[in-house]
Amino acid sequence: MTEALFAPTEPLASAISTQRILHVINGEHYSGAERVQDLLAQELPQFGFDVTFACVKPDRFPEARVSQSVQLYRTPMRSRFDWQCGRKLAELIRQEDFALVHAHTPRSLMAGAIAARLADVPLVYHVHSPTGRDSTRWLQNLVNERLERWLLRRATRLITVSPSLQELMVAHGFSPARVAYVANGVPGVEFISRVRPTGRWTLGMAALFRPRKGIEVLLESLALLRGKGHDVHLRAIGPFETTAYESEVMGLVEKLGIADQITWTGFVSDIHAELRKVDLFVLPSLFGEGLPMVVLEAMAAGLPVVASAVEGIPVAVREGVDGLLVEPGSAEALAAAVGEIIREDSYYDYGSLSEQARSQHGANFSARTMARNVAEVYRDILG
Ligand SMILES: CC(=O)N[C@H]1[C@@H](OP(=O)(O)OP(=O)(O)OC[C@H]2O[C@@H](n3ccc(=O)[nH]c3=O)[C@H](O)[C@@H]2O)O[C@H](CO)[C@@H](O)[C@@H]1O
Ligand SMILES: O=P([O-])([O-])O[C@@H]1[C@@H](O)[C@H](O)[C@@H](O)[C@H](O)[C@@H]1O
Repeated sequence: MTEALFAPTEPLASAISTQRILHVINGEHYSGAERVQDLLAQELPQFGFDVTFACVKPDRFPEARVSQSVQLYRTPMRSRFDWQCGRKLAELIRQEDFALVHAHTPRSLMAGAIAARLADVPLVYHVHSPTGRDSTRWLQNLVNERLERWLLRRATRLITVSPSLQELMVAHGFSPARVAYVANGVPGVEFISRVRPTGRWTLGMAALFRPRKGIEVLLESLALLRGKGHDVHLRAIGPFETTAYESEVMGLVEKLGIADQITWTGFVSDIHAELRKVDLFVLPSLFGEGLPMVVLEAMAAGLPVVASAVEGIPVAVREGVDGLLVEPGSAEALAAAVGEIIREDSYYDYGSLSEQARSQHGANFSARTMARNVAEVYRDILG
């Protein structure tokens, strides 16, 4: 990017009567961690905290975010070891009187931890996924995990998005008192009455498509379902992480002969408009999840969910109540679970699965509750 370091994209808020928090974020995508950041920026002010963003990999997030009125600094790092960025952020913290730094993902932690140390303010770190198995790039995982552990020695508090990640961080040696679990949350959506389809079923998967999301497994299960006589179509919602991976996936689609069964939407800015076209949400993740925002968004929209039982997913999706859980990596198991719900003589009542999904979201996974719990962590630190 050619923007000058620390050039604000929006004017400063006119009156600041609350405590100011600097969120140091990556920003190359608009995916799960970014959705959390975007929602916190919108919801935290009602709990007494104003958010400003420092974006160390500015790309899609600055334009795609909903929180456009929130101040955002483009502060690109030249590499993940660019400690100069942290030094400049420390200057910003002193000038603008930020009370606390909240970093997300290892690269932004590098800048955020240095900045917090130099400016002598507390550091909070949001753990969105298990860094050691966050991607299929083993070297990046290893470097990021080591970097994260080293930088976190001085973090005041860690926030994990699932109980499994809380256990992981405690197993890594962080004292339980320093590790808070705050479930992810998403806003509620206008009620749509969901009716069990009589003919074709539209399955939906939404993601930043990358290998660990396991779309290959879903493609194979689509072929299996068609082989069993089911009329199923897939809406694949979202962008691919790389064009090389996209070609690989398209090769598999060709090989399976299922191109006519799939609509690829690319990146959409209105996820709910897409979810309205879907009857059953599917997430075949292989590993490395936290608590996927897409699962919560689907539940808020009253969609039953079939997903792999990895990391935080079983905390949201209750087997047989609002969806079904499957072992990761098995096309046969995924096809069988989808078949259980869509077959004409299904044991499951579609309307009840839909209602339960919506009430599970409302009771436990709202964006407001997520923000309130993050605000509690700040208050605990700042008094
Ligand atoms: C590598 C990494 O850090 N992964 C974590 C990341 O989620 P990850 O990036 O894996 O994806 P999620 O499923 O949580 O969220 C994707 C988000 O992108 C949005 N979307 C998707 C497609 C599209 O076209 N348009 C669009 O807006 C969805 O609406 C959703 O809000 O943060 C999540 C929330 O803490 C964690 O559970 C994941 O483990
Ligand atoms: O550049 P970087 O911060 O090491 O790497 C990033 C990961 O930390 C992050 O979890 C993931 O969402 C990004 O796609 C990217 O891979």
